[in-house]
Amino acid sequence: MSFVLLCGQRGVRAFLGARLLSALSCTPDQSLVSASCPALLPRLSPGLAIYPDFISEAEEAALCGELEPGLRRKRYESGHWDQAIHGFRETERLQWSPENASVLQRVRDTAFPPGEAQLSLVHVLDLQKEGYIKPHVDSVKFCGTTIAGICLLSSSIMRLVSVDKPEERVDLLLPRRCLYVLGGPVRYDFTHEILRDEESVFNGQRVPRERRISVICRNLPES
Ligand SMILES: O=C(O)CCC(=O)C(=O)O
Ligand SMILES: [Fe+2]
Ligand SMILES: [Mn+2]
Repeated sequence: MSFVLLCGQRGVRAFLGARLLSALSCTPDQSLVSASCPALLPRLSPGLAIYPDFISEAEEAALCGELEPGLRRKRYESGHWDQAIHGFRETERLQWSPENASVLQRVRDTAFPPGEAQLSLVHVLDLQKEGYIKPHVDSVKFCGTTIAGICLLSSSIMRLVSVDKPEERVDLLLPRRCLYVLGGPVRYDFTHEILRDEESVFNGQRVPRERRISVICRNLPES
């Protein structure tokens, strides 16, 4: 069962606000969300959003250009059996070129209300082609209500599964250069994962997974 992009949902409209809605390229046939049951979508839409083409090709290249030298010095970690992420290297970054800083400011302005306390360090996760992220809920100790990530170099599928009812499942198609925002019920009540290349199929359509870099902003936990 698939759905038109979340901009059809009133909750998301409220979340996005008028200015951001106009930035959304939503066309009726563009479907980025596929849910195991139709009733899930209205429940999840407050706080969940995908913005296709949030960054331009030039902005993607500039971000990769700034990140690549530091990443190249690290090795991909294959991961312990119990670790959430396989085939990855990661870093956190505070200082950015003015061009990249303005892209990150756009992410923050889009994902968080004005004045929200945010982690100043941006999390950068580089998944190799064979890499993937197993289901997990981000630690409530280190991350607040909202996770906002831009996706560089590859499209991918993010799967959300209800912690209490595993039959409740939503796949998000995250196109290369999109911004996704996980807030509201999906932040705490659903695990999120990034599927490996072999499993990367959305509504019957293969979505080849290449190397993927995500650049993630988070807000701070309360207190
Ligand atoms: O790569 C992503 O988009 C998500 C990463 C993630 O889930 C995490 O670092 O906790
Ligand atoms: Fe996560
Ligand atoms: Mn993490």
